[in-house]
Formats: sequence, C-alpha cells, structure tokens
Amino acid sequence: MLAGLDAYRALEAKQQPVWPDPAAVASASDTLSKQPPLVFAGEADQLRARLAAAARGEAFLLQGGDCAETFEAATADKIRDRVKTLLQMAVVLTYGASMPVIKVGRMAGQFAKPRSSNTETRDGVTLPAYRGDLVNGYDFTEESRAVNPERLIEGYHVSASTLNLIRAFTQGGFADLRQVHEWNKGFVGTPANHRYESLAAEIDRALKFMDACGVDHTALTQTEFYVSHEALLLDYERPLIRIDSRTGLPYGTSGHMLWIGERTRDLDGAHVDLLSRLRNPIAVKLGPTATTDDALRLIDKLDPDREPGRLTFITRMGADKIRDVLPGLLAGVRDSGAQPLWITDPMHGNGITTETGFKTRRFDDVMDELRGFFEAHREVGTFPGGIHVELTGDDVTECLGGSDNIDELGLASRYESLCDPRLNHRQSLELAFQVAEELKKL
Ligand SMILES: O=C[C@H](O)[C@H](O)COP(=O)(O)O
Ligand SMILES: C=C(OP(=O)(O)O)C(=O)O
Ligand SMILES: [Mn+2]
Repeated sequence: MLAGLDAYRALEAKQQPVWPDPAAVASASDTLSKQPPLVFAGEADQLRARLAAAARGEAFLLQGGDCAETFEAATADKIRDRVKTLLQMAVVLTYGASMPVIKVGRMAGQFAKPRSSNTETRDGVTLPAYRGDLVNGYDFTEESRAVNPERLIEGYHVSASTLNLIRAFTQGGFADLRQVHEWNKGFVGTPANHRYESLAAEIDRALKFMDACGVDHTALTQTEFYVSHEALLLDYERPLIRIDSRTGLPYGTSGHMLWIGERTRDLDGAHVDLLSRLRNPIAVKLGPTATTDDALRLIDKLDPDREPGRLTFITRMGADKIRDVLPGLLAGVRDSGAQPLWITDPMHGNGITTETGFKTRRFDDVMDELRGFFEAHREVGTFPGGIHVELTGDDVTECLGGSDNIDELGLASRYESLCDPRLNHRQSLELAFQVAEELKKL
C-alpha cells in the first residue's frame, strides 16, 4: 500500500507515455528531485490569495500561452512577445473593468500533451503520437517520436530559463506601466492595435496627472506574473514536489498553479489524487459532459475545506453548448455553498479540422463561447472570474477569422503550432477588448 504523495502510483494514470527503460526514468526522476525548485511555496500562496479575490468577484484572472511550448521556441524574442501580449491584454482588461487582473502564463512548463490517439499515420506510415517536448520529438521519424526520459531534465532547464526571463521582464522595468506604448511596438497596425494605442494614450495622461499631483506610483513599475501548466506527466511533477520548510506541507514546484485536464480528471485517477495533496492553487478543466455531481465530488477531493482561491474550474464547453450546460452547473455548485473560481477556456470546445488537414478554431466561435460564459454567469448570479486562452505573440495564422479575416487558404502561410491553434497577437487583443466590454456590464 503506497502512502501519501506516492499513493497515486497505485491508481490509473491516463495519458502517460510508456517508457521502454524504467531504469532511465528512475534516473531522470532522481536527477529532478535534486534540482532547486522552479517556484517558491510563498509565491504559490500569494497567487492563491489573489485567486481568492477573483472567486469573490474582486479580481479577474488572465491565463494564457501556447498549447504546447517547445524547447526550440523558448527564445528571448518569443518569450518577450508572449509576455508583452499578456501585459497588453491585462491593461485592456484592467482599464476596461477597473479591477485588478491576475496574470498567469501557460508558460515555463507547458510541455506535455494529452492526445486523442496514441499514434499518428502519415502516407501509410504509423508512428507514436507527439506528446509534447517533455516526452518525444515532433519530427515524423521513428527516432524523434521515440519517448526519451532525458527530455524530463531538459524540460526542467528550459522551464528554468524561461521563468528567469519572465521574472527579469516583469520585475526589471519592462512591465512598468509607463512602457504601455512600447509593448505595442513591433506589432502590425490593425484596428485592435489602434484601439490599444488610444487606450495607452489615456493611461499616459492619467500617469502624468498622478505625477503632477505628486502621487508615488512605484507600485506600477513591476507586476506580479505567475506561471502554470497542465500537470499531466507525473514522472515530471512528482520529483519536483518539495516540502515547504515554513509549513511542512508539499508544494508542486514546477509552476505556481497546476491544472488537471479534461481527459485526466477522473475522481479515482492518479492526477486528482496527487494534486489533492499539494498546497498550490489547483484548476480543473470541465467539458460539456461534466455534471454538477462531478463538480461537487471534485470539490470534495481537491478543496475539502472550501478554501477560497484553492480551486478554479476552467469550463470549455463549446459555443453551441455553453448556454445549455453552464447555468445548471453554476447553480448546482452555488447551491452547495462552495465558491470556486470559474473561468472560461473558449478554445478547447471549438476545435475543427479543415479539409486540408489543419486543426483550427473559428475566432467567431471563440467569441461566442466567451459571450455565452458571461451570459450564463449573469443568469445565475455568479462571478465570471477569468479567461484561459491559447495564444502567442507571434504573427501566426492558426485560428480562422479575426479582423484580418484569416481564411482556410491563409492558414497554411504561418501555421506553427505543434498541437492546437493559438490566437495570434491581434486576435488576442481583439478578444481582450471584447472581454473588457463584457466586464463593464457587470
Ligand atoms: O491541447 C489539447 C489536446 O492535447 C489536444 O486538443 C489533443 O489533440 P488531438 O485530438 O489532436 O490529439
Ligand atoms: C489539453 C488541453 O485542454 P483540455 O484538457 O481542456 O482538453 C489544453 O489546455 O491544451
Ligand atoms: Mn490545447
């Protein structure tokens, strides 16, 4: 009988690679268990406190980044542009809603992917599916698709360097609100960018006014920025758990906030068990088949003390289902007396594949699910506390539509995602403006 943090080993763990050499995994685990933590327990506590405010309706969570980060794309420019995109969206939301915005990247650890199929076939050749850089390579060769536990160590180091740069950007002057114009530079001018410029000009005027009044705004020179990922790969998450010396309690130190995906949220499964034992803020994705009973049982397991900020539900229903499914779920949970934070992922319920084989999403469907989310909360009287989006600061063509009307043919020009389609920079800003409009109605 396995106890405590290792009890999950006796339970079913879905979506795990089959490592051919258990000794190599044990050795990688051992190496990881001796590395310094990537995040500190006190930071996770601080994020939990921020999320508690959002659960009470006093703040809004913005969570976003790649579907699948890659080791190769962990470059200074790409990390900077993703951070800039999130900072710009946060400004639009903060200004629009007059509410603090909690910034959480899907960054510095989002390297493992659940897949619908274990294999992929191209031109009659079948190989193992790509499961994220933490597991195997994307190139369609036998060698690259073979799972390799040394990637666990590489993933740790890439996460460390990504997080280091994020900390430098957000603490070292780059995130100073007086840089609000700078963040827009280098992005092509579109209606959303122009709209952003006017907002930035208003913020500038407000800052100058504060300066003239002698208000000290050193608080605006730095920003809190947290990182999160799906805690999917247990051979990565388990060795990065540390016992916090202040409290004696276990924390996952691979990221501040960890979530359980739609495919691995089984109540009796390994993921729910392991994460239930950690003190981090935890999130769970809920798809259209989730019942009130599922949600309540997840609350009992993951948040038995009903601690504000501990548990976030990320709903991803699909634009055509959210208005039917979400209100009942919200009401059922509210009636139980629990107060989790509810946020929307308007991406994962809206996937389609084009005839030419691109996985994509229509920007209009994403926006429709977003509006459905706000409508459902208005109907039930609960607080729509945040958004979770797959996005990049790069000029990619992965989602259909948006102000530059990307069509099916256009997808081919800059489709770079190795997994799901992301909003590009302009689509991300457009979405933020839409959310700000919804927040003003609250
Ligand atoms: O990011 C989410 C999942 O990993 C992804 O949607 C699965 O995609 P698949 O259906 O191509 O495996
Ligand atoms: C796998 C993901 O989502 P879901 O668990 O909602 O399918 C994801 O966020 O990339
Ligand atoms: Mn995804």
